[in-house]
Amino acid sequence: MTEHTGLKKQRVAVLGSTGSIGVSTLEVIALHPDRYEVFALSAATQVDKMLAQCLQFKPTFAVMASPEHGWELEEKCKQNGLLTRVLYAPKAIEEIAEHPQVDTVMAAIVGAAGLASCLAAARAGKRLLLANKEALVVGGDYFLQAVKQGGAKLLPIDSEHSAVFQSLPDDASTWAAQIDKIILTASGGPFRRHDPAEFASITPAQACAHPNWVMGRKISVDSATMMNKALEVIEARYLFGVQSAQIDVVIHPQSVIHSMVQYRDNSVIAQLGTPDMKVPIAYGLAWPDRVVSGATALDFSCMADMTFESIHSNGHGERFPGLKLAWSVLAGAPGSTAVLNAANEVAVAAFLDGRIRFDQIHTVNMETLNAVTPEPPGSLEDLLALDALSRRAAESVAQRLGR
Ligand SMILES: NC(=O)C1=CN([C@@H]2O[C@H](COP(=O)(O)OP(=O)(O)OC[C@H]3O[C@@H](n4cnc5c(N)ncnc54)[C@H](OP(=O)(O)O)[C@@H]3O)[C@@H](O)[C@H]2O)C=CC1
Ligand SMILES: CC(=O)[C@@H](O)[C@H](O)COP(=O)(O)O
Ligand SMILES: [Mn+2]
Repeated sequence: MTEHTGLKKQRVAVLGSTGSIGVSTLEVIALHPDRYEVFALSAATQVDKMLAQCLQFKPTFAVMASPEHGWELEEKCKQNGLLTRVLYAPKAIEEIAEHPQVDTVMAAIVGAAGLASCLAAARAGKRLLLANKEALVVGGDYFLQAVKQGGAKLLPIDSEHSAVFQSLPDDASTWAAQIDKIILTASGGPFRRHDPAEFASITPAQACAHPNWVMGRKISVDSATMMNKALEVIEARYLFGVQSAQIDVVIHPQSVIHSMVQYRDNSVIAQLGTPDMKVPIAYGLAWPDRVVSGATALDFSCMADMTFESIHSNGHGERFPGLKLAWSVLAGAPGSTAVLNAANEVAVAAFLDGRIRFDQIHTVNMETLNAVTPEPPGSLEDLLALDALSRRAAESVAQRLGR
């Protein structure tokens, strides 16, 4: 860390900087030049957006996931007189995640592609801001071990998990004795009132139109199937060390309450706010402090309703069959959460490519879980091999179903 006007400046690496979370992170950082300095950025394909970010934040390193995109960025950086060093290939993302000059890593790559860099940051003892929920769903206990061994500080960015974290006592050793349950709120997505008989004709554009949040395409489709909530139940199990039976989901269409903790005495503590990821991002960056986030404040006088629906009512069980898979994979063989994640990533990509129907996402997930028996993963290589095996199984289901 560098000393600056009495404050210790955090040097930040933003992984997935061109995505929805990456851009919001840079917006928060830009509000606090005295506290944060962008040391490194990483992206996959959006070269011009990355160039604009490099021009604004002048990072020491910029990483693109492939040589082709890296060469293009390198050339454009030179033309613009930038001193930023351009690196490429997935290994380079790990290198910046564990770089000795980095204090904080924002993990905002989408999918299991972010696992290795999360583990690198964890092992190197960074403040690890976890938006990339799939990495924890795949890595599970192995991920937590890396955090422990590296002495990293793992802070949730996912809005629900940030809300839970903000609703818990500071002393984590008291959680087990005090928590009755964690209640994750779910918006119900764009199809909360949709007739399940019409799910077959849902288009990618409809599935990506989330009622409350503007997000990347993959997580938007997950919200529409409620697989996002299934991933979040698994994420909560690992982040907060509770039993899966202690995690509940309630539908709250307004997304004002971001989640809650119910204590042994039946007192419930919740965190509220406008649906804007800059709030949890600012909290993760500044924790245990709080800083201006740039989000708009809630206006209770304009709030018409806060409503709630059971996930077991209104046909939601039939509408969102994937949600219950969270509890079944958590009860299954070690590695089952990685199988489900891989299947879902393949299924969502196939749906977005127009290769399978919306309602077939669940079929791919179920058939892949039935086809793959995981061996307990004990290393990153094991996890990547299980991920690859599950993807192959899911691809073959998707191809068979495909139009
Ligand atoms: N968006 C949100 O509000 C929320 C998101 N999250 C989680 O945060 C993560 C990011 O989501 P979101 O920002 O919406 O996603 P986006 O799709 O908007 O952004 C993904 C980012 O990851 C990069 N990327 C994609 N594939 C690879 C790869 N193989 N290797 C390296 N980088 C890659 C993209 O680069 P490029 O664009 O250059 O191709 C982009 O920078 C997800 O895990 C999501 O579940 C959690 C809570 C809320
Ligand atoms: C912003 C965020 O954290 C998303 O995960 C969001 O919660 C999606 O909303 P639903 O999955 O509840 O529709
Ligand atoms: Mn969320």
